[in-house]
Amino acid sequence: MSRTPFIAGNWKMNLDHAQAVTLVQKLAWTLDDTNFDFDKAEVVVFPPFTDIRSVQTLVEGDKLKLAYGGQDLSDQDSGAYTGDISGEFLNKLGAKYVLVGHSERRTIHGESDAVCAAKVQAAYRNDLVPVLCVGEGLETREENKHVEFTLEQLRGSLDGLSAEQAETLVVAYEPVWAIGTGKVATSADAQEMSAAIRAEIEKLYSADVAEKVRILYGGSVKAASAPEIMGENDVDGVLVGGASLDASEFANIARFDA
Ligand SMILES: O=C(CO)COP(=O)(O)O
Repeated sequence: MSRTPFIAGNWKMNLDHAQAVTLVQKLAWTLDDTNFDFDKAEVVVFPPFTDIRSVQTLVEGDKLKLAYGGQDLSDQDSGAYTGDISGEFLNKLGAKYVLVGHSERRTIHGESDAVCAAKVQAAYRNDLVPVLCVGEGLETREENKHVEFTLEQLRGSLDGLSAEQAETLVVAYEPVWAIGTGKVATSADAQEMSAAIRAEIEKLYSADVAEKVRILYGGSVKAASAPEIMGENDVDGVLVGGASLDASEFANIARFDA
């Protein structure tokens, strides 16, 4: 596979800055102990904003090969936006990636596709690679409208994105019904949607762009389920919630092909 696998841990609103340091240290040791080859897969953590400076200090101080990113960003770069965090700030802290449109942002904070599209642009303006999250709820899946729904979200959230920007994009398919529920979509479900997303990107841009975009699956991924999911042709990585809070479980997910 020409696309480098992307193993991401979304900590959500868990772990303070001191706990973050402990987890990142343990993760780095665990991967080192098993001679993990960082050229074979990118390992990325998404801590809460208040942890990022501590994670940066550790990663830079110990020259760890882990990358990190923000869980969200403002669509604005600075100004009177109380409580928001600018992509500029994340970039300054050495963040490489940023999640955009996670289902918890879309539902709890009512983020629309248009808001997500503006955030994707804010990410690129600040040299951050967006990890755009899309995915349907249970009702949509039961009505068998999941592909149509997710592709519409994708198109809406990519509005205004150039082909050049799209080349580095990461998309995460996270069916809402599989998040934190223990219900994992089957690897065939993950492949079906990833292939549909890739075909849509080809339609919007080109086969060349579609070949480069990395597509992740997220929703109750564990070390036991990761290898099968990662074995699917169009799945290039996983976005892990709960299991990423346990260093050895997350390290084992990263070692999916060991
Ligand atoms: O939302 C997720 C990652 O962004 C998935 O969370 P869980 O792995 O806890 O289901």
